[in-house]
Amino acid sequence: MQHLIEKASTLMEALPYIRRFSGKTIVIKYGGHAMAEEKLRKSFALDIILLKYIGINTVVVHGGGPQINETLKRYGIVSEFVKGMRVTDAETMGVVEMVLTGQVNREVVGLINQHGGRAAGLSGKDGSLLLCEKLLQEIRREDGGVEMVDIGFVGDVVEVNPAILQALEKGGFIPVIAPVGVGRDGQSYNINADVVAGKVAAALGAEKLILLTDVSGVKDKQGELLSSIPLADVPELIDNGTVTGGMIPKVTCCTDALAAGVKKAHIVDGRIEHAILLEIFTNVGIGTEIQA
Ligand SMILES: Nc1ncnc2c1ncn2[C@@H]1O[C@H](COP(=O)(O)OP(=O)(O)O)[C@@H](O)[C@H]1O
Ligand SMILES: CC(=O)N[C@@H](CCC(=O)OP(=O)(O)O)C(=O)O
Repeated sequence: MQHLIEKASTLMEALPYIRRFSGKTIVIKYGGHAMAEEKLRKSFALDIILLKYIGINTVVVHGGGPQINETLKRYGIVSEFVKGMRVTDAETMGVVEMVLTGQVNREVVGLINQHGGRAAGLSGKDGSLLLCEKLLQEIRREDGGVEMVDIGFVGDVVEVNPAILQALEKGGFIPVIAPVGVGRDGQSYNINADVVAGKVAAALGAEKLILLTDVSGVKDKQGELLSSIPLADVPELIDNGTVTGGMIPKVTCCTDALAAGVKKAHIVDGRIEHAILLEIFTNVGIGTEIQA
């Protein structure tokens, strides 16, 4: 009986959120680290399917950094990152595209479909979804000057063509996007998956962007969770070294998405079962919200 009362009160709490988000778009970034455990994979798939059932236009963007690292290591290719972006030469690009589109994308689509969903996989090349130019990464030198560094075939998304996503939505499918883009000349580009999620959310006018990761959220220098960060504070958190490495593209893509009209952006602990449902349908929310 207690169990039923708890279930009913959870449902009562969720109802206003179900009404609010039904018919709206939510973009979810599924991080490479959050894919590691069987029970988390299952809870992710069930959450995504439930969102779709209640009428939310659900779009998934997946990462795969750890899986790329593993394959590069097997091939004896050394890889390094500049401000959270993988330096990507032609050989690395071949491995990145193979792992993201040929392996991880298939696994995520399979996972959702195996649990009863209707997912369809694509990359930024399909329907020219993610049109890219070469990204030049801005680096602050020790003398305080700024330098633009060429980090290879890393894409700066200059155009999002969401028609293919709208076609999938019409057919009742859940799009699952691999973060590989295409240049006007057909060149493949490696794009950080958080950046893709932010760009897609902006292009679709999403209600919410959720980035699942392997930590509880953004932490301050003492390691305490920051449950909300005003958008204006983000540059300072990067400049003073509070936010580093893979967290840099996450916070910047949230600020860019909010500036482009996305209503809410969250960085959430993907190691918690049903993290997505907790974030969307409860009053507490979890992780860090970047506030517009
Ligand atoms: N201020 C910060 N708060 C939390 N994590 C941070 C912070 N600065 C850097 N990080 C690092 O960012 C990592 C998350 O980025 P990344 O490894 O790219 O995750 P994912 O694979 O989920 O995309 C964390 O594991 C942590 O090591
Ligand atoms: C340019 C760049 O860094 N691209 C990423 C793409 C995958 C990714 O973003 O995966 P996670 O979200 O799991 O980290 C990479 O090569 O690792």
